[in-house]
Amino acid sequence: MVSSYEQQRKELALKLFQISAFKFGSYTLKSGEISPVYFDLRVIISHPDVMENLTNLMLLFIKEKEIQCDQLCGVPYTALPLATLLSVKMKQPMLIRRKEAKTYGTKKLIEGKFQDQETCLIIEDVVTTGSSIIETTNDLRNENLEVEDAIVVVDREQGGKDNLTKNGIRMHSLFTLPYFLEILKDEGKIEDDMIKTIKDYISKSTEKKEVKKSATRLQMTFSSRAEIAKNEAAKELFKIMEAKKSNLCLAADVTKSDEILNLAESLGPFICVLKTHVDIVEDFSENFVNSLKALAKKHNFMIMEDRKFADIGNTVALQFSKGIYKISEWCDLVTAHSLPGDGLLKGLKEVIKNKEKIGIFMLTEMSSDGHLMSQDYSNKTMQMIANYSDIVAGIVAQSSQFTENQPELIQLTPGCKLDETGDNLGQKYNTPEFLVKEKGADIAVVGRGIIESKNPVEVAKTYRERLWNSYEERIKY
Ligand SMILES: O=c1ccn([C@@H]2O[C@H](COP(=O)(O)O)[C@@H](O)[C@H]2O)c(=O)[nH]1
Repeated sequence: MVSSYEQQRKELALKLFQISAFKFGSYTLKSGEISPVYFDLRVIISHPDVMENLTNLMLLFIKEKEIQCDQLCGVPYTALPLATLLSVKMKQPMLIRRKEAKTYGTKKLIEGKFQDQETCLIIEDVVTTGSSIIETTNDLRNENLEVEDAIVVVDREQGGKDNLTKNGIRMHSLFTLPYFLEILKDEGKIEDDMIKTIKDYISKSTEKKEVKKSATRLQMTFSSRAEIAKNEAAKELFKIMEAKKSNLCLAADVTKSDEILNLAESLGPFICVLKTHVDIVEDFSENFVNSLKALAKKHNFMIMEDRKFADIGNTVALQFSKGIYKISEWCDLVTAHSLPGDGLLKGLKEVIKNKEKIGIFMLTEMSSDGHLMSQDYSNKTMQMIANYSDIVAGIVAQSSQFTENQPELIQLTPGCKLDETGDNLGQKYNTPEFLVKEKGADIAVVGRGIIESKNPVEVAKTYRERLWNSYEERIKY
């Protein structure tokens, strides 16, 4: 079986070369990089014999590696016919991922019948960085499908496998670029000079990717971070962000409960978190929190109470669960200072242990001018958090340094405005692009920039778009 597989693989490699599925010369890739080798597997649809041989080889491979799945999904477009043939031969259903959601009818991104937690095997033609597989995986995972394996026809061996591993996907390849070079060399179909040019090119581009590897959190997708989040509320928040394509938190700093509810109703579709300061609400009532919870459910956002607890453990436990506000009964997320020491976290944990999902955001730095949170204070806050990873969802910070190697934590960054002016009470603002790309914000908090604008809905849409685009640019490698 192994020798038949090897023989078929070699014959197919030569056939792919013969039909110009890969060529040598000078080509500009999707990333803008100039490459001496170019793969164009789209040509296979004109060669049914190659399609059949390729599918058979994939089948042998799947059997050999004992890869199990409930569904198949080809990355659009070249891998679609391969996934279709495999689906027929394996008698296994397949899914199709649309590149854009439909704007009418069901607005679905994934076509086909499936159930929660079913496993989906991804099929792709060529992998360079793995970004197309990651995009497809994100959309599948957003639909509660499990993605663990991807089979690709060609791995160019330029970092794609590592990127996929970081995103929890095992990549298996039928061919690699070095394999093609070897076979063509044996058959005398490629010059030594060309082999050297290609090898030099691969090692240079791999070196570049090694340098970029350091800032892991900033390059990871929210859905891959959902997989590794240790706090349940953080896990859910990452999923909401990815599903709604929003990393905008609205600071609903208004003093009447109706005003907050109106903001929640009109801006709810565009935000991932609505942040309250419940002690500024003049007409607080149980009805108000029930209505707010209902709107959070309707529009799929989380409620954060920006309480900034800062007292001994016993007191914060009481402040969190008792009094008029009974915060722990309605918030999903809450903020706290580390100033009093970890007794505060123990106190909050006592309350949280009886709840379903609550995440704490610890303040490491503030956005206001002249705050006293020194580098040492912030570092010690991070050390404190390390022992409470089950209840801490993230940090409130102004720089990416603290969570660079902790992608399971969410960085929430206040001080965001379309123009960069401050207020006259010490608040400092940055643009959405600067906050996400330079300061490492996962979520940006916007208050007055939206609620004091003439058209809060349109302005919120602008913030959401600019923040999300910045995140998408940030994760590109
Ligand atoms: O460092 C911090 C921590 C929290 N905040 C809160 O964010 C909003 C910002 O409102 P804007 O109107 O956008 O200035 C507000 O609720 C603060 O309490 C912060 O600004 N800085």
